[in-house]
Amino acid sequence: MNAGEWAGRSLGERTVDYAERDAILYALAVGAKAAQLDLVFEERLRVLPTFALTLAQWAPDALGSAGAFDTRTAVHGAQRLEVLRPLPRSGELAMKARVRDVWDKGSAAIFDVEVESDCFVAAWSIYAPGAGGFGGDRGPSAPRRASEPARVTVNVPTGENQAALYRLLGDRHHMHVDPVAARAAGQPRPFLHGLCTLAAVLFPIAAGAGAHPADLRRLTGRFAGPVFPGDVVAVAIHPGEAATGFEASIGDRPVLTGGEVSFQ
Ligand SMILES: C/C=C/C(=O)SCCNC(=O)CCNC(=O)[C@H](O)C(C)(C)COP(=O)(O)OP(=O)(O)OC[C@H]1O[C@@H](n2cnc3c(N)ncnc32)[C@H](O)[C@@H]1OP(=O)(O)O
Repeated sequence: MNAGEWAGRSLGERTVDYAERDAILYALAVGAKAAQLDLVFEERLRVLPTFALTLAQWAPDALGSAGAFDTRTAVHGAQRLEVLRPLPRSGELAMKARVRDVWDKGSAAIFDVEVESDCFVAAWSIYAPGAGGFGGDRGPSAPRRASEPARVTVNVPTGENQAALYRLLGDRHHMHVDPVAARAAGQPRPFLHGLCTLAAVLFPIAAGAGAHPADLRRLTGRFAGPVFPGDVVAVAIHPGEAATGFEASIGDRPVLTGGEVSFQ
């Protein structure tokens, strides 16, 4: 079966439950501070909307397990999230997923996996080297560059243990913890989950927009290069009318491009 034949396939439905403790651990794993009581203290808890993406990780994982791509070398290429309503502090979340599109980049295929629930709609772009060349459409190219100039650049430090901690929330791909698996994916050492980096950079962006990070409404971004635990990520923020644009780099190496976020 070639990669293009996965387009349109259902990945089924799943109900995932979680406790307040999981939402708090998630907030800490992506960089919430102990002083942010409404993210880390059950008496005041607001759940970060990006936590939903860890609950929905089963969907791209199901596609990999079904044999659509080589899970040792495929990486998370890009992410979209639209928040429809706040996540409850704990409970169950029913989701359904499908392969929305498969793009043929020649040397790679990109699988767009869409997950829907009452609380959010999200899409993962999985970049799968070696799975292209099936004669399909090339699909979208590079993301739009921010139209407004960067007003501020903020450094976001990542922690040496951040990937080891974040993986416990749901994404257990070995490349984030095992040096042998990281090398098989083409990297010199374990690298951070793209969704962890994306959630971490939202804190200064929300602060700059005068918003609470739990008030996230829409988010999109492309993972342009690996982030290694301990790296300091420089986030360039471009405030705009309807949305805030952003990109991030480590030195002169881009790691997040085409970022766009809006809050309620
Ligand atoms: C299971 C894993 C979970 C994770 O969380 S992994 C951690 C997070 N992800 C990462 O760290 C990945 C970081 N990104 C990269 O290392 C690179 O970035 C890629 C390996 C994904 C791609 O790099 P290259 O092979 O050099 O791509 P190109 O030759 O510049 O572009 C080939 C075509 O692919 C499109 N493309 C490139 N990068 C991405 C991306 N990240 N997401 C979606 N599409 C991408 C381009 O536009 C272009 O296509 P067009 O020629 O038609 O324009």
